[in-house]
Amino acid sequence: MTVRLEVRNVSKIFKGKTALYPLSLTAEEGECLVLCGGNGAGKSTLLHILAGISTPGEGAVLINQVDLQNNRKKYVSLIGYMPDEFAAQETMTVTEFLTFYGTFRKIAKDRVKEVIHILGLEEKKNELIKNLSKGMRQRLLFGQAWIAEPLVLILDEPTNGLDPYWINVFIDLLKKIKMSGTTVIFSTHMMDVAAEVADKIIFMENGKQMDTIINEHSNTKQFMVDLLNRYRKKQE
Ligand SMILES: Nc1ncnc2c1ncn2[C@@H]1O[C@H](COP(=O)(O)OP(=O)(O)OP(=O)(O)O)[C@@H](O)[C@H]1O
Repeated sequence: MTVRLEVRNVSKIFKGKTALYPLSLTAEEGECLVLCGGNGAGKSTLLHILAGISTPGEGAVLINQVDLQNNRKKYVSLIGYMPDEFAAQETMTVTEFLTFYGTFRKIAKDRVKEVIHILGLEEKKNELIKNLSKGMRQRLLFGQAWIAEPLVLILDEPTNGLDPYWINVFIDLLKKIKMSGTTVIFSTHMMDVAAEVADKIIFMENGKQMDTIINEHSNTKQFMVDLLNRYRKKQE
């Protein structure tokens, strides 16, 4: 397999305080990397850099050898990014919002309808975003990131606010998305979600990459128990 995403010694300092120490990682086609770690560990800081919305102090990010700093336009066309909350566009309807994002990426004619269907938002398709529940907003935000089927999906706490039914739908969907060759990187505090879909779990703490665990997907329950134990030890 060829390397799809490459992060080389990326770091970030805010007002003299290091939020992210030099961090390197790679992800292959169809691979899923999950970032775990406590509040303030640096997960969102790293995802913001990968999404091109924050400039690293040092280091480089590449997708299929396309360097974010040297060829931003091309790089951005290869990713889909789901932020951890809605910043604006609250006065658009569900359909308008997805059409807006899809139009940039020249998606197929029926793709908006398909995404609305898969994400269970048909009943709300003409509803304003500000009137959606938290979980519905999360599904819509995910839909906007995924609508053009990018090479790399970058998701910030995607299961936050989802009910158990939709967490399971999300897990199944991510497995299919991986099978199609998309590389996925996301942050979560849900160890069971990480255990189900991650190929590698990266533990972060105080801006540092503490540990990388390979998930063999052989015994998810046992893996989760081991994971929680390791995670607790890291927290001590
Ligand atoms: N814009 C900013 N200005 C100053 N400090 C920031 C900024 N953004 C993040 N930080 C700091 O960087 C550190 C890492 O924050 P980050 O949001 O990356 O953590 P996180 O792992 O995503 O946490 P959480 O699980 O709470 O979402 C924190 O100490 C945070 O206060």
